Parts: sequence; C-alpha cells; structure tokens
Amino acid sequence: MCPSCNGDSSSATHVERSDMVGVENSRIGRPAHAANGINGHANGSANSVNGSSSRPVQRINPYAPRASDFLNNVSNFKIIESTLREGEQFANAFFDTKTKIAIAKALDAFGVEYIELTSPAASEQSRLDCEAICKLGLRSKILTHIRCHMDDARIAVETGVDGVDVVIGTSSFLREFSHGKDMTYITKTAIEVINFVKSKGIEVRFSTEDSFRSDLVDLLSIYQTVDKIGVNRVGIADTVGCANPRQVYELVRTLRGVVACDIEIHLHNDTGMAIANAYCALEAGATHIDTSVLGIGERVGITPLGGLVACLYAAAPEYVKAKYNLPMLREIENLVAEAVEVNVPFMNPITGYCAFTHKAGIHAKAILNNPSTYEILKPEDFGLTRYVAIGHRLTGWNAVKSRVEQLALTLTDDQIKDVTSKIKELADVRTQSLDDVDTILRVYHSGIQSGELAIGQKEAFDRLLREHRATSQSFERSEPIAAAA
Ligand SMILES: CC(=O)SCCNC(=O)CCNC(=O)[C@H](O)C(C)(C)COP(=O)(O)OP(=O)(O)OC[C@H]1O[C@@H](n2cnc3c(N)ncnc32)[C@H](O)[C@@H]1OP(=O)(O)O
Ligand SMILES: O=C(O)CCC(=O)C(=O)O
Ligand SMILES: [Zn+2]
Repeated sequence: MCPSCNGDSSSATHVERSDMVGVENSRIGRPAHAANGINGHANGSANSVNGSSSRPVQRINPYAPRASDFLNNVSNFKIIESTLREGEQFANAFFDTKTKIAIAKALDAFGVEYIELTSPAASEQSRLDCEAICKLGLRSKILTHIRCHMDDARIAVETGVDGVDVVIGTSSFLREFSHGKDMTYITKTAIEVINFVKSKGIEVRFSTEDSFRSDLVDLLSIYQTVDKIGVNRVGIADTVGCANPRQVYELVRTLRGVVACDIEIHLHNDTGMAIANAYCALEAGATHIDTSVLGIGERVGITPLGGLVACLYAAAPEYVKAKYNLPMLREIENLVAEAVEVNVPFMNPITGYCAFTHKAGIHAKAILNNPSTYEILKPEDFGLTRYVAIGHRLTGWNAVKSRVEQLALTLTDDQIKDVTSKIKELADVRTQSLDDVDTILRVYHSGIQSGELAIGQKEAFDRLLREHRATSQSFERSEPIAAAA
C-alpha cells in the first residue's frame, strides 16, 4: 500500500512538481511502494516533451469569491466539527473515551474552530466524556448539542463547554410527530433556554431542525426573536437532505437580511448535495458550517470535512492553507475510518485512493508539462503525491518518455513511440505493472543498443522479451533452492 495514496498503484509513476505554474523543475519519481525500489528522479524538462512550448498560465483564480459580492463568506468562515456529535449518530459509530479524545485532539491540531459533542443528557458516559474533553485545554472551542429543554440545558452548562447548541424541530412533521409542540411553545422555551445559557457566560446557538420543510414565516419570526435576545448564532438545518443549492442560497440570504447574529448551517447529504449546499450557504452569507470527518452521521451523514475543505481550497487556497493543517486531513480520516470500521471511499476528495492519479495519455502528457492542466488541488499542499499511471492501453508516448528518462535510458522519440505501441499491445491483454513496463523498456533499450532490434521489428522484440522472462523466471525459481542449500 502506498502511504500517501491510500492504495496500491503499482502500475503508476509518481510525479511531483514543485511549481504548479512553471514547467521547470519537474520531478518524476518512483512510488515508494513500487516493487523494484528505483527512486531516481530524471530531471527531464517537461517543457521539451514533443517539442511543444508552454504559454504563460493565467494566475487569476476564477473560483474565488467576487469582490462585489459583499455577503460572500467563502473566504471568511468557521467550521463546527461534529464528528463527536452528528458522527456518533452514524450507524457504525461507538467512540470510547480514548477514541473521542484522540479525535478531538486531531481536529484541534487540524485547526477547526469548534468541536461539537454529543448531549451530556444522552448518557452518563457522554456527560463524563464531555467534561473530559473540556478539560483538555484545546484551542478549538468545545460545544455540546441539546434539545430545546431546560433539563438538558442545566446539565450542559455544568460540563465546562464554551457553548451550547440548542435545537428544536419547526416543520409540521416534527411538530406533529416528534415533540408535539406548537410555535408559541417553541418560542417561549427557546427564550427561556437561551437566556439561561447566556446567564452562564457561554455561547449559545439556536437552530430549527428540518428548516427547509418549515414555514418561512415561522422560521424568520423565531430567528428574529432569538436574535433580539442576544443569541450568538442561529442555525439552519437541512435535516433530511432535501435542499438544493438555490434553496439554500435563498434561505440563507433571506435570513442574512433579518438577523444580525452569525448564521450556522447543517446539511445532510441524502441527495449528495451537502458540499454544494455548504458552498452556496457561504456565498449567501452563512458564517459557520457543520462538518463531520468522512461525512459520518445519521443515514448517509452530513457535509464531509475533507470534501468541504477541497471545495473551499479551490476557491480560496491561501485562506484555507493558512487556517488549517491540511496534511493532517489524511491522518484524521484514517483515524475516524478505523474507529467506525469503514474504508476511506476510493473517490473521496483529496484522500481517495485515486484522487491524484492520472491515467489517459492525453492527461498524462499535459500533467507532466504542468499539473494545473488537470488538477485543481495541489497534492503537495495536503502532504500527498501525484501519480501518472503508464502500464495500460490508454497510455501515450509522452508518459512513456517520462519513464524512459527516469530510468536514464537513451531512446529517440521514434523508438519511444515504437516501444509505447508494444506496451499498449500487452496492456490490451492485461494492465502492466510498473515493473512490467520497466522490463519492456529495458529489454527494448538493450535490443536497440546491441543492434538486435530496430524500430518496427515486432517479432524480434517479442523474442527478446520471451528470452528475458525465461531467464528471470528460472532465476526466481532457483533462488529458494539455493537458499535452502
Ligand atoms: C436531528 C438530530 O440529529 S437532533 C440530535 C439528535 N440527538 C440525540 O437524539 C441525542 C441522543 N438522544 C438520546 O440520548 C435520547 O433521545 C434523549 C436522552 C435525548 C431523550 O431520551 P428519552 O427521554 O428517552 O426520549 P426519546 O428519545 O424516546 O424521545 C425524545 C424526546 O424528546 C422530545 N424532543 C425531541 N426533540 C426535541 C427537541 N428538539 N427539543 C425538546 N424536546 C424534544 C420528544 O418529544 C421526546 O419527548 P417525550 O419523552 O416526551 O416523548
Ligand atoms: O442542531 C442543528 O442545527 C442540527 C441538528 C441535526 O443534526 C439535524 O437537524 O440534522
Ligand atoms: Zn444532523
């Protein structure tokens, strides 16, 4: 397994670039996990591939927030990390105290502004764990999450938290089938709970559960009421994951015009919209986004921390890099994945097995010239490495040339094109590992050097490859016998 890509990429070559924009200093390296351990870096000028010259690359980031959009918080937001609250509601989750502390410390080291913990009213151990995490002295502020009920509030304020997140359902579904309370009762209780928490000198947030299926007038009215009594934040929750980006934008934008306090948003991912919705919420003026590591939570969970970071890094890379310890992301995801016994998904933004693997020949050529051609995220900013896979039938001679240079073999472009067709022919039967590709290149090179081979001599090459394989196989077979003797 590759330590930096979460997986095996034995038919790939690592390509590391120290400069996204320029084409000099390209470094084509061998994967640490590749079988024959060649770590040489041929400093081929990627610019010279195919004799093409690169044009100056535009440095303006088209994804950055527009200066004219004054409500946009895409480069001014805080993360409320809820792996230890929403994440505990994931079907597989059971976090013992030690694991909770490890996750809280990792999130703190990553730099999230808030860590939200399960209600201390949930169980005695939940209360003790909440107290223990509050005593760690982390830089992240510690919040706990309670029902809009004085019994829960009284327990919460005694734990040592920096703030309490209060929630109650406002949709007709929840008013009828969950708590059974009307808006008058909800408003009265919310005022009582908020005033009580505020009297303890800690932060308080009031959130409406199932906001997108609640009546807009009810929502704006209760948010306005709690804003007037000095709540720190109001929260919108897409509890069932039904909202789309336009709806999120409109609700947040409307709310921004009604309250002066901060606006948090909590977005479930049932229809796969959670990251897009979070982005739109920030565009509309939300200030705080709820996340969990790998998105774990009820059902399919909420906005994933890593995915949100990827999305916001694309928009405001310098801001995101300055705020968070990005290379820690992989470690945190692995920690949580292990704790809840799941794998990091192969298509996970940033840390997925193939997040920085390039395959098709057209992509490979351009990536070798300038990684910005096909990458919006710089793997090195996340402590990761990119790969160019070459041992497959979609490969091209430019990618093969990079490997030839890396192995310090001397072949002309025409010879490289010739050996590329050989690789493709073999890869039509099965994908070739990097070792296989290296063997093909070395056999071809030595055939050319010895004069036994010329361009286009397919049968001669096949014979040389067969002979090489026969020799190396008999050597491999005889080795254990020699060792035993
Ligand atoms: C959408 C979300 O994810 S919100 C957060 C969910 N988090 C949790 O549920 C935390 C873990 N939960 C628990 O440990 C338990 O459910 C507890 C301790 C909170 C409550 O347990 P119980 O008293 O046994 O009640 P139970 O879970 O069966 O039902 C929930 C109760 O809270 C009430 N309730 C539900 N939501 C709210 C709310 N937001 N505010 C106030 N009361 C609420 C319900 O009416 C019900 O009351 P009832 O006892 O009068 O019927
Ligand atoms: O407190 C909140 O804002 C959100 C609660 C929750 O988990 C949800 O509504 O899905
Ligand atoms: Zn939720």
